[in-house]
Amino acid sequence: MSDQRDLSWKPPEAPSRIGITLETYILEGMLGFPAATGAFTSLLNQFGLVAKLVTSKVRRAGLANVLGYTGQTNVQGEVVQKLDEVANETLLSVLGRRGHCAAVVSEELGEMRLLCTDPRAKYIVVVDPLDGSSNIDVNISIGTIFGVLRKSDAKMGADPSDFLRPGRDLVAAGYVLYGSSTLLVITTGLGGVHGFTYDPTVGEFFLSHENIRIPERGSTYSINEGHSARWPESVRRWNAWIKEDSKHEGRPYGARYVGSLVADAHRTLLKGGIFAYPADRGGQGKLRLLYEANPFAFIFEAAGGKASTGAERILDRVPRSLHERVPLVLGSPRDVEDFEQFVRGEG
Ligand SMILES: O=P(O)(O)OC[C@H]1O[C@](O)(COP(=O)(O)O)[C@@H](O)[C@@H]1O
Ligand SMILES: [Mg+2]
Ligand SMILES: [Mg+2]
Repeated sequence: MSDQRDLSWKPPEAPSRIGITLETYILEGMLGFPAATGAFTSLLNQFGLVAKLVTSKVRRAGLANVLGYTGQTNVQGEVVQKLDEVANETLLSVLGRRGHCAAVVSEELGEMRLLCTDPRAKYIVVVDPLDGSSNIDVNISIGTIFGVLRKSDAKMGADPSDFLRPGRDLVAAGYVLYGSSTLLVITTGLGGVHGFTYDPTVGEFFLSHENIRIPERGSTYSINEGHSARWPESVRRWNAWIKEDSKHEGRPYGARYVGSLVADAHRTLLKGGIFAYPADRGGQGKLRLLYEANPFAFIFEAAGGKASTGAERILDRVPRSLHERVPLVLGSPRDVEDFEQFVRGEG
């Protein structure tokens, strides 16, 4: 008797969870974190609330008197936009309410801000409340970037040394993109990277991008070429190489640059390719290690990508100060490796 088994049989695919709300996804542990207490799930859900509150301002920016400058200058020497301040205040008030977050380091605050001295507040947060500030007044995509660390020990409150730890110690990271729609992308590093789209008619974030994986290689590069005269020779040689006409090697790559890290990184995460903000010769770079580079490095690695200074893994870098700047290269593993090869002088 011939073997009639149906060899084409495949086990049913895990049902798609597209359409599940962010809250449910987090509460039911689908983000993949072992033995979560209510504190962690509640803290992650607070970022959803912050995103809803900030997006309501962003969507009406021209009407809600949140365009333009406050006249203040922040610790980075940058003029503070009204929306930077609104987003920062919104974050501090939401995170300060539930007692799960002991302290915050924010781009808009010179020092660490203590939120809760209760030793049961186990987590601390790093945040760029409003990213892409130069694009606010011209209605181009902007964002919010966040990362969560566990306090090193169950003490009262927190101190700056709790924040000066390598990015690999993060327990969650994410960003909100205020673009044509509002999207919140989040990961704990364990259960994949997932995107949730905000439906303002319902007031909920719904799963729209499940288990984001970055392609091995892309076809676009993203860098502010206006700075090329200040770049190290190796970066200039990489930039020339990526634009060479070599069809069989998939070059030249297309150039894409929004000037908002969240927008440029998001596109690179979904489509592949490379984003780079290198240091000027002898410089440190522009982007901040704690609340810009580390959260994105954590997200990109969880999605199969790479994040480097050009020479070392971002997540292994031990910060020396709260607002330390770092060269940042994010992208598809093959594309970041090409960049690193040039930095090593092998390109
Ligand atoms: O104008 P440049 O030099 O290209 O810098 C753009 C970069 O600066 C930033 O706007 C800095 O972030 P903030 O807006 O949060 O200060 C990034 O979003 C962006 O990638
Ligand atoms: Mg920023
Ligand atoms: Mg900012």
